[in-house]
Amino acid sequence: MKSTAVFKQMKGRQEPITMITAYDAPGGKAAEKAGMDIILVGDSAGMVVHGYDSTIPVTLDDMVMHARAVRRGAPGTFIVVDLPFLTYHSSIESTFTAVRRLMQEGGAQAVKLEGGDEATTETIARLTASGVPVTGHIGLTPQSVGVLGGYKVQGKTKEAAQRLMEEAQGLEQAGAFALVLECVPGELAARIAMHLSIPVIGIGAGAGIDGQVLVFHDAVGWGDNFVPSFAKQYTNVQTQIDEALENYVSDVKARAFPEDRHTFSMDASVLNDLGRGASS
Ligand SMILES: Nc1nc(=O)c2c([nH]1)NC[C@@H]1CN(c3ccc(C(=O)N[C@@H](CCC(=O)O)C(=O)O)cc3)CN21
Ligand SMILES: CC(C)C(=O)C(=O)O
Ligand SMILES: [Mg+2]
Repeated sequence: MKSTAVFKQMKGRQEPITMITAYDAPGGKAAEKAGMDIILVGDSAGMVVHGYDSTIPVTLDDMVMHARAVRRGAPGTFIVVDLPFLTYHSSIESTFTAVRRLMQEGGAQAVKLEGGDEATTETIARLTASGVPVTGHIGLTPQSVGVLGGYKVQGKTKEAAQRLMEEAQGLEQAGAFALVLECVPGELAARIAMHLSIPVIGIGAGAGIDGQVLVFHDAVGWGDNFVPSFAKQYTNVQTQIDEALENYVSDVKARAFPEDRHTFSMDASVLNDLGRGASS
């Protein structure tokens, strides 16, 4: 399994870091098989798996369950798990409890927290000082969708861009081992990555950074959800699923399934005995 030190070395030798989300054992297994550097058990689970229209309803119990499943499927891959909405804001004690559960019960190597404000940066400093590897996440932070007013590109004005650069630096100083940058102009993301010694992993942040992350369901075209313009669909499994289920329905209606090869049988003698027994 790779380590936080390896990710920093990869940045040093300009080897791109690959990350994808996963929410269950088969997803984790597929990611590990493909040689993914890092798996993110993202709270995007709320949207692509649970059918919510934001990540706000996702609970700590949900994330623990997803993490455990992914860990079983990907025993040898570095796993980062999202701390869900409002589980790292009310007190440092409750933050530690949430992190402990994700690492001890979920099997996470690291956690990810959204935000680069002073309070979140201080929380990250406390966690890293206690031995918790932390990934930061700034730019579009979906848990703040209500305040941001929608899922929009961030850092387009001079003030917003400067704030993101300062937040990124603050997170590095707080001890974060990596930073996710979501939905920011490519030029700004590249500049942030250049000024940091920790790897910057982007989603909708262009190619000029240290790594990329995609949501599993976007990458494989699973589900009828909206797919952000920055995502690349490498295949479309939904059309295959739709076709398969339509064929199943029509097979059963036409009595074309199950066939003999899908059906168990028993010895004729047993059947004969059974017949006599039942009739006598
Ligand atoms: N399926 C999925 N993919 C994701 O990448 C993703 C999630 N869900 N859920 C959690 C967050 C939310 N994300 C989102 C969701 C929507 C947009 C979006 O509507 N983007 C517009 C650009 C808006 C603008 O122009 O300002 C787009 O066209 O991509 C972006 C990121 C990224 N994350
Ligand atoms: C989009 C990524 C970075 C994420 O936080 C998630 O999948 O929840
Ligand atoms: Mg997330």
